[in-house]
Amino acid sequence: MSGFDFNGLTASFDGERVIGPLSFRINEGEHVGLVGKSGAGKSTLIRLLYDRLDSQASLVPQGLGLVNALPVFHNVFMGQLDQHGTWYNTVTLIRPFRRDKDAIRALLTELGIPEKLWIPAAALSGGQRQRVAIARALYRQAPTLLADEPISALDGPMAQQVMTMLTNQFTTSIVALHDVEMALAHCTRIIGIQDGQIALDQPASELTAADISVLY
Ligand SMILES: Nc1ncnc2c1ncn2[C@@H]1O[C@H](COP(=O)(O)OP(=O)(O)OP(=O)(O)O)[C@@H](O)[C@H]1O
Repeated sequence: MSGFDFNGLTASFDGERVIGPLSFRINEGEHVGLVGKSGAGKSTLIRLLYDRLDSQASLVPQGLGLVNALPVFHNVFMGQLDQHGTWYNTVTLIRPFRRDKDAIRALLTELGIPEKLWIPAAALSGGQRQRVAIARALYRQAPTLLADEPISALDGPMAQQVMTMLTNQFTTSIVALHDVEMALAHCTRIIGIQDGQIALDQPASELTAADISVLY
């Protein structure tokens, strides 16, 4: 089975090691929940993995990376920017094509914000902004997802729905989650990070929330 082998992952800030060295394998088809307390190194690890996977992955960064001045449509369209030529992207900036409008409107409908299609990202709430970043990742249609706390600003039912959408669409995913119950419900494998090292790595089906609480 194909997948990804990560070897010798390290990260340091100001000469201080905050990650690794870490080596592990992610198999195709796995949905990995990355858990651990604040400052453990989850965001840094997600960034390292994204660098290694290059354009093979869709990314939902913690900061979301939206362009405030642009409407929601264009922020979502950015997920496919590198899949089109300059001419197509320039025309889309001024007069988007129907097929893209229809596809992005359908995604926003699933995410409960279809009426925001032409609203600038600056005018959205935190939860709406998070859903736009999720739509951008889904629109990219990469086989692999890397996401850093993608549901932190969503209410219970929407958070559940988004996790279901993400695990249904992406063949493989690695998602940093502070909600341990959500990780157990939607992921197949849990990797626990403590002080930049892997302190736990087990199938979700073999774990309870209490098993994970030792990391906190
Ligand atoms: N740009 C930076 N400069 C200096 N130190 C940093 C920087 N980014 C992260 N760190 C440090 O690296 C360590 C890991 O941070 P990271 O953001 O990866 O943790 P995290 O597990 O994602 O935390 P959280 O759950 O709060 O987002 C922390 O000690 C943090 O202070």
